[in-house]
Amino acid sequence: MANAPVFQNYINGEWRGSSTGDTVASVNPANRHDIVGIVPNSSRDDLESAVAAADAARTSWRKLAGPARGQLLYKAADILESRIDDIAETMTREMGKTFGEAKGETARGVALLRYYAGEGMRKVGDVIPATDASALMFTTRVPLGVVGVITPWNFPVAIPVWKIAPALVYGNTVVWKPATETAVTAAKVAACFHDAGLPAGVLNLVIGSGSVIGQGIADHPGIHGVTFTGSNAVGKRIAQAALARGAKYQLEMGGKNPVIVLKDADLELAVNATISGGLRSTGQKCTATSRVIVEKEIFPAFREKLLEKIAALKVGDGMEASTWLGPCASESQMETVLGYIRKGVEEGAELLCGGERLQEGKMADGFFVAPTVFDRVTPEMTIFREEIFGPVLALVQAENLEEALRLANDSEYGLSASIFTRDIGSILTFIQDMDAGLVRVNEETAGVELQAPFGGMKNSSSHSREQGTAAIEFYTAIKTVFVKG
Ligand SMILES: NC(=O)C1=CN([C@@H]2O[C@H](COP(=O)(O)OP(=O)(O)OC[C@H]3O[C@@H](n4cnc5c(N)ncnc54)[C@H](OP(=O)(O)O)[C@@H]3O)[C@@H](O)[C@H]2O)C=CC1
Ligand SMILES: O=C(O)CCC(=O)C(=O)O
Repeated sequence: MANAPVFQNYINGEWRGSSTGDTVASVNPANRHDIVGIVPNSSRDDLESAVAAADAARTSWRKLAGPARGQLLYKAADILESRIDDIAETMTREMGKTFGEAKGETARGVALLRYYAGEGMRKVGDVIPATDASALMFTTRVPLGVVGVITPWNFPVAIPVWKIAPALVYGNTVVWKPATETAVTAAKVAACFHDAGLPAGVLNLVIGSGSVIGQGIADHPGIHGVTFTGSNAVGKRIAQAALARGAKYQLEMGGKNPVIVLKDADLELAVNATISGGLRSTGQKCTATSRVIVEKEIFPAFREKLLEKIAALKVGDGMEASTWLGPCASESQMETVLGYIRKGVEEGAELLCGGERLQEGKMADGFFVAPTVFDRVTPEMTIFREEIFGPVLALVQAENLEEALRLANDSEYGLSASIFTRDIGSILTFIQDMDAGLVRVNEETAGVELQAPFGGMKNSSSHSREQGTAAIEFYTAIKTVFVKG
């Protein structure tokens, strides 16, 4: 602890500790003795300073031309790219995903910054014919003002960047509260913006607990829009707080994503995609495959291949090149996952593999759970219904496509879903009848393209979309202009 590096909040263009001096340690989930950094446990006073700085900066930032704001994002992208190894390593040490995945995610952050930098030069309105022939009517867009960004630990670079970059390029200033779990990664991302020359106050980072800083953002009258990714329980509280004071909000929350495998599927492809979609990042993606619904004729062969391939996966520290599956992001996340596994057994599902904490050798100091597969899962079971956010797959047999779709749609969530089949009729039925914001054919459920809208149906989101051309809808308001000469 004594030698651990110290990271600070970034407020009004300066690095500052919490006003109370309070700190917490960010711990490596692959080795609890490895302290990645000491970060502030900020107070409401720190949040007040950040909101005041964002408010003071917002007029001059809004008045800067879009292309000039874009140029600063291009610079931040170049800096992030030049630090990719350090930031990816920090991410792996803070939340456990493998170094390869962390590097891929950081590269996605670079691409996101460049995409939104380009937005600074794109059109923001339309000319609409007025009933008065001598008048000019058009729409333009204005920023919301100060945007509060509350982000989770599972994508500590990509999710913050896909919120912060559009917020900034469309002229908002930002107060960002990252997950405490990945606060060191967040500080390193904020440093890229600072070093790019972003004016003071335009981006502010406040590290602290969800109940103090997160809730403080949701409640703050000086914050005009709140964007959040995380659990449903917290998302709902944020929505209620924002609605109560008339602020705009956007929520991206859980998933219970199904993959449907039909009898004519390419078995190898379907099994590989189920493993990749369900177990990469240790199952800690809102788009992770969680329910595996397989047509009965192909079920035994699918299950055998799945188990054979899962048995070969190497679990370990994400910094080791041979590791395929890292630890859960924290001890509490591991306990949650183990709790769901116990529930699965108690409620009568058949445990085919995994199901336990791994503690051999160096793994004893980390939060590792063996990749787990349950068979004979039924829709009443908790593991069929609730988001687990861990390396757990629930297998269900279906008579045919109709039953598979009924099972797949039997969920409060509707984020992503896939089907594996070669039959065009089945593909079209799936596209039409699957209630999910992201439907994929012969591809895993996870994997979001930054240039396309992303979001869920039902309880998976606030019915809004992020990324691609959808981002402008949240981060701006339309102003209709009527000019009579
Ligand atoms: N959709 C997704 O991508 C994600 C889904 N989840 C789901 O949520 C479960 C729990 O994970 P957890 O990390 O606790 O998720 P949370 O929803 O608690 O955390 C997400 C973010 O919200 C903050 N937060 C926590 N409480 C509040 C609050 N009252 N007001 C405002 N912000 C708050 C957190 O801060 P702090 O870091 O201080 O806790 C973090 O920055 C997971 O098992 C998974 O099912 C989790 C992460 C991402
Ligand atoms: O699948 C992805 O690439 C993104 C998933 C995501 O947004 C999340 O897990 O929160």
